[in-house]
Amino acid sequence: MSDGTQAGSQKLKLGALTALVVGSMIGGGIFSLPQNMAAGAGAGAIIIGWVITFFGMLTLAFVFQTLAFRKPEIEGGVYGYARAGFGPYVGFNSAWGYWISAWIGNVSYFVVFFSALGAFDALGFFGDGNTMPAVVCASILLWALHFMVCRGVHGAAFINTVTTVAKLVPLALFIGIVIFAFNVETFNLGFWGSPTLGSVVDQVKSTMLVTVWVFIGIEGASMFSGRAEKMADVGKATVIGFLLVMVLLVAVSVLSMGVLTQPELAALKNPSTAGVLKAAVGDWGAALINIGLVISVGGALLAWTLLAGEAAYLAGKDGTMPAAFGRLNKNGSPANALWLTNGCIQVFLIITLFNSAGYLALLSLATSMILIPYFLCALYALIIVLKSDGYEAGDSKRLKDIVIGLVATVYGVWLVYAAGPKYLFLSMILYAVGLPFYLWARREQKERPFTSLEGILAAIVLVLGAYAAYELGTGALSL
Ligand SMILES: NC(=[NH2+])NCCC[C@H](N)C(=O)O
Repeated sequence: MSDGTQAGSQKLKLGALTALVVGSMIGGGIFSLPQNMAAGAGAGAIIIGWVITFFGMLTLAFVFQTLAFRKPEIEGGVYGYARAGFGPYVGFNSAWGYWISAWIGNVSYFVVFFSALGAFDALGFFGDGNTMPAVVCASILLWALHFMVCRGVHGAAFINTVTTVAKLVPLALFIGIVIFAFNVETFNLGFWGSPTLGSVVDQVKSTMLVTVWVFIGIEGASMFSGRAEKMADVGKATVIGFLLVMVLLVAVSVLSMGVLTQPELAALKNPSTAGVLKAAVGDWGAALINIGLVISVGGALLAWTLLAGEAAYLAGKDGTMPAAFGRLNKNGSPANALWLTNGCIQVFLIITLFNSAGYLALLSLATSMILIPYFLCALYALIIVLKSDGYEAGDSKRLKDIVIGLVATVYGVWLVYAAGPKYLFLSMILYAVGLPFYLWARREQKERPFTSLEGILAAIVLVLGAYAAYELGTGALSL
């Protein structure tokens, strides 16, 4: 973290950076993957979905690598690039969207965390993680974490390395066991799905939000590029982390389809890896996974509390967001940013209670919020290489970078399309709410709020947001 806040001031080496990437990517997503993927797709479509994701995410990882290398002076990771490329209003929205995605993701973590603990409570207090007792306990955990982080978590990078290793153990066991339980006939049954699932393209589309969700965090090393010992390590850590996580994800989702059939998987309670392992080895398998999830999500909750705080803090510090968020307390923690972040989580936890919004709805919203920031990074990488900005004349890497930027940009567009309009539309409400914060920041900077193009963009966001809010109010739209 910049300024040596929170995690002390030692510089991060390759190992720690890789742990950061892997640690922020592996949270709750992978543990629910079998159900989430099978909910709308058969094995064939799931494999196609992973192939698309492999190329798309690999190029996105390369985009972060290229940007770290070509634009080392840009701080703030994801939103810093959007701002450099597309001006302050778009930059603000990228920071805002990223930040909201980070904390809504944490709301989903709380839900799935208590859903996993629910497996051990015989009275069913925690249910699917959004019952009254679950929300009360989640709130207590939230504020405990808040005060811990506000006091300054020195050695957070170290804690992260430990939890990252700890969460790999149950996953490795899962894969090892499921390989033995794998049954080719089960796998082949309904390979191309059933009529209820629709066409193969529809099935593939249905998997796209989930595949992005499980890769969120791939930008983890970029976010902390200011603290890396060597800039080249940021890119290396991103690509190593990507490959490692990719193998785990594909193994977990594809192997599960050889243990239970698609309709059986689709009906599992999340974390669904527990149900798969239970089918393979009995009750202890489910217990193992539920414990693994609690450790994994616990670690990821800490990592994402720091990331969300860091995102708002960096944006506040450079004037993209109001300066108040850029202030550190005496322990070197961005206390204001953390209060705002965790306050928002608290409000959303209460909303999940009344809306009974489950894990899947929350992660879909969190993922939709990050699509635009990711897309803007890809587009920016494409633009700088096309303009030869940051490249020497005759740089032999240019052609490669053009292809990477192009594929990543196309992937970004495809994701927005595949994710479907619903969550994107809902996310406009949250982008519209950001407007006053933007105006506040511009005022502090004594800058004109908008160019005319930015003004038009803001108006569109406002209209769409208001309309979505209206539909949400009438019940025409729900989480
Ligand atoms: N709290 C968050 N914003 N988490 C986003 C990262 C999600 C992570 N890839 C997972 O599968 O769990």
